Amino acid sequence: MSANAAIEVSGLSKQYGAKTAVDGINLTVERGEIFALLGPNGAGKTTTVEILEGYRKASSGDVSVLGFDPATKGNAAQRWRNQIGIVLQSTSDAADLSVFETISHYANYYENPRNVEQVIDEVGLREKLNAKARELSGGQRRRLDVALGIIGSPELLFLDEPTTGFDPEARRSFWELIRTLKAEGTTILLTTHYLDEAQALADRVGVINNGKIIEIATPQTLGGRNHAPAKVTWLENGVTNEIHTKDPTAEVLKLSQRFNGQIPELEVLRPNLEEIYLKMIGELR
Ligand SMILES: Nc1ncnc2c1ncn2[C@@H]1O[C@H](COP(=O)(O)OP(=O)(O)OP(=O)(O)O)[C@@H](O)[C@H]1O
Repeated sequence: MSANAAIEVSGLSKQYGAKTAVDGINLTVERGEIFALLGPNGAGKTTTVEILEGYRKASSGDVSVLGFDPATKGNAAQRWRNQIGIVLQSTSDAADLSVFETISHYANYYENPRNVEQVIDEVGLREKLNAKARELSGGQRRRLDVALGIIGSPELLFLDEPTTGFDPEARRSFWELIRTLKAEGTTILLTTHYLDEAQALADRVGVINNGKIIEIATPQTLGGRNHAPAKVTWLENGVTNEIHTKDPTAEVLKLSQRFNGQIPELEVLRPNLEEIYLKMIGELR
């Protein structure tokens, strides 16, 4: 085990009857890293994450989370649980408590909780402080889930599709919160279907399909993205021209000479993470 790893997984598999949901995964998440697990519906993300959280039992393989086997029970497991924060994919049943009461109640479970008032501001629930949890909208409920995930000052935070149901503004402020947590040294394992979210937050992404890891890379280099041809477009004689080139700088220089300066409506585009990801997944089907 690497001294700096927060999560180490080797040969992890999970069978549900005849169905192999996770098929021999190897994965290391370094301390302080934000790692995003991407993959289509049913790829095995939640199963993997819930094994790491200790909620499901692996069929085979070795798993170490903060130096601990999540399948272990007893007092040691309780201490370990104090060091991790979890935002599950499905929200738990909303109680009759207010937002403030719910977060305060959870804060009591931890040795070193974050400041309740600060967390309420960080997740943007100040206006709903006294609202009952069951009266919140879907997106507000999700924010409360995030608040409960971070209230214990976790060393390691699991976020399973955390921003589903968030409006664009709430998503941006959530990203800011995640960056703050990272700056404080929190390790984060995130699953998301939003490729822009992975691009904005993740140090590395892992693509999983049919229970297998296809590639682990930075968002900038996944699927050879950094070497993919760029698309150069410009307007000429009322028509939009388009070329694909590995050397857009040379093309732009040539065009600039031809136009003697300004190139009308020039755009240079490289494939974004979503395009690369969809291509990877598409080629596998
Ligand atoms: N408790 C279960 N019993 C039987 N099969 C299951 C169970 N949980 C998951 N599966 C199956 O295992 C596979 C992986 O499911 P999992 O929930 O891990 O996928 P996922 O990548 O998280 O998908 P999504 O993006 O839809 O959340 C799927 O084919 C699913 O139907």
